[in-house]
Amino acid sequence: MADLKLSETRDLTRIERIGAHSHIRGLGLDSALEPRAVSEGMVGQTSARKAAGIILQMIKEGRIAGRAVLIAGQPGTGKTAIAMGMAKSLGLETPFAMISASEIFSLEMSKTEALMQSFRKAIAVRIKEETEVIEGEVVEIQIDRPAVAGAALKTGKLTMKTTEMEGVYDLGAKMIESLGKEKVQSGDVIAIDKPSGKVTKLGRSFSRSRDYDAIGPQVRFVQCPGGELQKRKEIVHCVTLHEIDVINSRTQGFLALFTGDTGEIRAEVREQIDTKVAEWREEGKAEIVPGVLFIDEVHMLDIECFSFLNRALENEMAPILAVATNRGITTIRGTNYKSPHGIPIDLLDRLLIITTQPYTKDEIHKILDIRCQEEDVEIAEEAKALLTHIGVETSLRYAIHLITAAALACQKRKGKVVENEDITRVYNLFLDVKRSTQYLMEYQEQYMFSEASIGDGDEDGTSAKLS
Ligand SMILES: Nc1ncnc2c1ncn2[C@@H]1O[C@H](COP(=O)(O)OP(=O)(O)OP(=O)(O)O)[C@@H](O)[C@H]1O
Repeated sequence: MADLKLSETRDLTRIERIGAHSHIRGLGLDSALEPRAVSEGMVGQTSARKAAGIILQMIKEGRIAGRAVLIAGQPGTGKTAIAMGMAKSLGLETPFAMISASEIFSLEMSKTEALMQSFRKAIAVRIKEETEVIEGEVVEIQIDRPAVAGAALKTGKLTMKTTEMEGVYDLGAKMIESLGKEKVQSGDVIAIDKPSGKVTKLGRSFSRSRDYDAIGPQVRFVQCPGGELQKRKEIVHCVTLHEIDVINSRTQGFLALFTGDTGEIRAEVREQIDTKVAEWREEGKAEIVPGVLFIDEVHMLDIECFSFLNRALENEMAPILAVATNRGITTIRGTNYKSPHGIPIDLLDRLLIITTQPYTKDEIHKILDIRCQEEDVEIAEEAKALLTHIGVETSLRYAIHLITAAALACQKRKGKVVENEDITRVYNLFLDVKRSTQYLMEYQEQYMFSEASIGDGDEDGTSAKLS
């Protein structure tokens, strides 16, 4: 374990559950952290967004590692949306791990191991490394054609220059392939990482900006570098502690990062990694970037998990913990005790609590409007008003679900714009919670294990009228 293996692999589970919140692009705050009424896909919920913004600022300043936030509110009031907004505002360098509390219960690993892995997904290590690079403007790439096609490996020469010098390098088959892949041509400014041979195109040299009539909008012009062609450069890698754990756990290997099949990671592996990271920090080679671990439906955790969280938050390298729940006063799992949100009081006491409020009709209308745009559904004003009314009477989530279904109904009748008739059609096809409960109350004796006393009911439950 003298040299820990590192990889730049990004965690794939990050994009999980993004569908429902794909319209959220941030918290919609201005530079003074004041929430704009509608911005970055976010509507209303201003005080909760403002509070989340302050937490975010603290995270960015690295001030509240090891603290925890609870987002509490009724179902569908945007708790997960706010967490997504926080994630989007943090940027790629700060890790954001998101799980639903029920995900930690599996036969493959213990609950606390699953929680530990989630914690370590939310802490990144920024490692600085010095490496040799060749950086300059490409003057010429000359590839020798072998006499007989395919007879020998290709070779060639690469001429590069800086503002002060010019150099010629021999090219092997691998380098020729890398240059081809990056579509490098003369006039490009490139950097070649010497140990790995990785080629990076930095842009086109300003001196060539008039060479072409048509240059695509993506072309970036850069100055021809000065100084030596070959120089030492500092490169920064950002990896999560979990990624380092998995790569260094002998039984797993880094492919497990893609399959998610990491199994349990031995405590000794983690200890060695922590010691090594501490050494790197002391030598100034690495720094810790505490991110955010978001646990949705936190009431699903049990008393052992809560006690683990209490302890884990005290660790020096702990991330910010954000949890969300829609439960009121309820039993703490694994005990017979009741507590607010099903969270033990001692943990609750450590949490900064943000509450979300139910939406007004206008806010629901605006959210539905944004969702229609996001799902690329054209909808008539009248139909949108009907959908808003349904949202107010049932729930925001149910109304959001009807958008795609209504668009399909519209397509089926070869329409272009969703009208009232499409909304009514899908409203009658799919029940919301209220109507479904009503239906159950009426026909419960025909279901298995019904807890209601069996009375005289209609034999054929399917004959119910849903409209
Ligand atoms: N303020 C908002 N602005 C824009 N979209 C929102 C807002 N609030 C909620 N939404 C959207 O409404 C839907 C439901 O919200 P969300 O899932 O965040 O609710 P929740 O409070 O987490 O609910 P639950 O308690 O049931 O988990 C999502 O698609 C979400 O993106």
